[in-house]
This record gives sequence, structure tokens and C-alpha cells, in this order.
Amino acid sequence: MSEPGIQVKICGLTKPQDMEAVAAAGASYAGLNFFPKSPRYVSGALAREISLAAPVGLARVGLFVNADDAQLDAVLAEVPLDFLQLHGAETPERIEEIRARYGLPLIKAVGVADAEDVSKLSDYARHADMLLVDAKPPKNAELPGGNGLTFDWRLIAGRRWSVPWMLAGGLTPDNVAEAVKLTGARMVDVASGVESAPGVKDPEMIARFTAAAQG
Ligand SMILES: O=C(O)c1ccccc1NCC(=O)[C@H](O)[C@H](O)COP(=O)(O)O
Repeated sequence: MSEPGIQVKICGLTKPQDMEAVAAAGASYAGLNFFPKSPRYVSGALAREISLAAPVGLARVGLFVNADDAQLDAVLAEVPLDFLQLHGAETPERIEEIRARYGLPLIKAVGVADAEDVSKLSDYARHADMLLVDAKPPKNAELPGGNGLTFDWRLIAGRRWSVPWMLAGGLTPDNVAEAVKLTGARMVDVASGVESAPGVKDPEMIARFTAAAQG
């Protein structure tokens, strides 16, 4: 069955042409990754150039992991952003602090591996404007996200929270339609599933992913 209205976020753009591919595909959100250890890390003038390549209506999301005010101040002074995505171990207090200081809508990413993780989502929903329900990284993982791993979608099938939420974790052009069907997600997010190599986005995969998500 067709799923009109599914919104797509493509995360970890590393060049201005990626933004053009995201816009051409009809995605709604584009993520810039400010975590220095990520293969998708961007900074300074390049990050600004990518951000400025976004057409009106395509929301730019800045992704941070346990960022301090100094990092957030520096990025936001240079790079226009519409949302902040917090992908580390930020506490509810820290989320509120960031929200008050920068006045931007916040997406809190939460890793899920079991029902206990799912139960934590309601707490975060009280402090964030949107949730990103991602696969929990393995203990030895170098990155807290962008690992291309799925989780058991049945854990959240049909679930709703008090704020909008995005499904993430190991989504690809080939499995996203099934993930949407099983979970009831209205928004989906992908990083590695639309890349030809870590940090290298593939425009054709971005187009296929978006089309498959939207049915
Ligand atoms: O993508 C990264 O490199 C990354 C690094 C550190 C924290 C978060 C990161 N990505 C966050 C995302 O929103 C990803 O899109 C999400 O984790 C799903 O990734 P993937 O399984 O590769 O689609």
C-alpha cells in the first residue's frame, strides 16, 4: 500500500552536491554531522556551503554528540541550522539547557535494543521536540550512530509518543518500505544506507530510498 506523506531525513552530507541530491529526491530533512570522529564529519566553511545549498523548505539538522557550549556556539555562528540533533548521552537537563540557549527545535536520538530502551523514550519526549529512534550501537562501536545496524522493529510497532518521531538504524532502499509498514513510522532517517563508501553519498541511492519510503 502506498504511504503518502512519509518524511525522509538524509543524514551526514559531506558536500554541497549532496544537498542538491537530497532536494531533488524530495526529502524533508538534511543532516550535517559535527561529531569529529565520524566519517561524515564536516566543519567550517564546507559545512556552511553545504547548509547554504539547501532550498527553502528543506530543514537542515546539525548533529552533535555530547557537545559543549563552545562547540555549539562555534558551529551556530557559522552554519545556518534549523534543528539540533543530540546523539550522545545528553541528560534531560542538558537538553533543556541547549533548547533555552539556542532556541532551536531539538531532536533527541535514543538507541533501542530492548523493551527497557523503548520505555526511556517517553521520558525524552518530555524534553525534546522530536525523537529519533535508532539502533543501539554495540558496546565496542566507535560511533554512537551511523553504524548501519537495524533493531527489532517489533519493539516499537504501532507505538506513538507525545512528540513526532523518526525511525533510524540500518535502513536502506531495500528495507525501508517494510520498516515503515511494520512500525507505522511517518518519518525515516538514513546515513550509511545511501552511501557507496563511508561518508560518500550516492545520489541514486538517495532517490531510491526516498521513493521507497514514500511508496
Ligand atoms: O552517521 C554518523 O557517522 C554518526 C556518528 C555519530 C553519531 C550519529 C551518527 N549518525 C546519526 C544518524 O542520524 C544516522 O542517520 C542514524 O544513526 C542511522 O544511521 P545508519 O544506520 O547508518 O542509517
